Amino acid sequence: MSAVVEIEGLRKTFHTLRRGRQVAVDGFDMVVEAGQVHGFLGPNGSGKTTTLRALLGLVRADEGRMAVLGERSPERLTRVAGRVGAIVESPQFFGNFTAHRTLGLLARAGGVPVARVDEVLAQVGLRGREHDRVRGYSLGMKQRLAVASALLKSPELLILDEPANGLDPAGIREMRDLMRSLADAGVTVLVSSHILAEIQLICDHVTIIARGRLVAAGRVTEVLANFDRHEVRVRADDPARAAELLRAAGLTVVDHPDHLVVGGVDDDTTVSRLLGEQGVWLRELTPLRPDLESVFLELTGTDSHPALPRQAGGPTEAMIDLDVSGVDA
Ligand SMILES: Nc1ncnc2c1ncn2[C@@H]1O[C@H](COP(=O)(O)OP(=O)(O)OP(=O)(O)O)[C@@H](O)[C@H]1O
Repeated sequence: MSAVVEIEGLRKTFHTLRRGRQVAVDGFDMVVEAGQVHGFLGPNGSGKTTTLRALLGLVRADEGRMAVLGERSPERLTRVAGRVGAIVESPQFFGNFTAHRTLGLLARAGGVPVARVDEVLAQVGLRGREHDRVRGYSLGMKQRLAVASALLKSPELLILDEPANGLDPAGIREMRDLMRSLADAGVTVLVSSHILAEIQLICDHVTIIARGRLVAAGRVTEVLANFDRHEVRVRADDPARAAELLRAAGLTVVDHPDHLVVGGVDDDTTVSRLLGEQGVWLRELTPLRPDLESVFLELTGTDSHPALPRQAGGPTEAMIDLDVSGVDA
């Protein structure tokens, strides 16, 4: 494995007339290895876009060391720019142009063989609609067109900022499948989001940022495992007696109106055996595993509750911005 993105001690402060000095990124570190589908997660305003913009040389960092595909950024970014596709600003397309024409123009401008247009249209699932005008496209189709434009140069690294933003569930599913198929084709994907349920489904690794700082990083399974309190939900025919027996056995028990949450359970059969031996019968025994969303809420301080499993709600997040315009200080 080799790192395709390295960020160390990144710091970026903005100065605005209205709000004065604003620390957007505060000594942040991140490493993305080749072949990963890496989720970059954080609440709104936590510094994700600023980090990605700094990485791509679109905003000047105050401090820190960054490298993309082994080349120092932003100083030597031009050496690897042809191997990186990025969508970090909302792409604007001419509504009167078709996707085919749009991509053809971009291919010619970028010195990419025009034959590549049909390939990327197929990759993002726009074949069959490529001769329709972009103005008639759904948001999801426009976002897939944005991804197609980023894929023209066959990048090794694809960076997508909030690619699911504004998409409906079907659009999110399409975007997820697209990212997966890109990863299967060997593209390293770095995708930022503040919606966790989807990221949990597509990313193998994750970096979590809150208030400009790194709060967790690693394999999704490892980050989740760190928050696993080995809890089970228990319903029994005699809840009071069950709670008493489980506490006496050294387990933690939290009473809820219609169930108990029992912590420190390394083996689920311990609970059924303990209760059964004393004539208390189980109605339910459900392992509670933290999901990424609950971990995220706990880590980023956007939830006062510890990381308990939650029912993943309908995905609401979405996709993409391309581009490389406007460097600000
Ligand atoms: N150009 C700018 N001028 C002033 N402040 C800025 C600028 N860009 C970002 N900020 C501030 O920096 C902080 C981090 O913003 P950033 O857009 O990086 O967060 P984010 O995690 O991408 O959020 P979101 O999910 O809402 O896009 C915010 O407080 C934001 O208001």
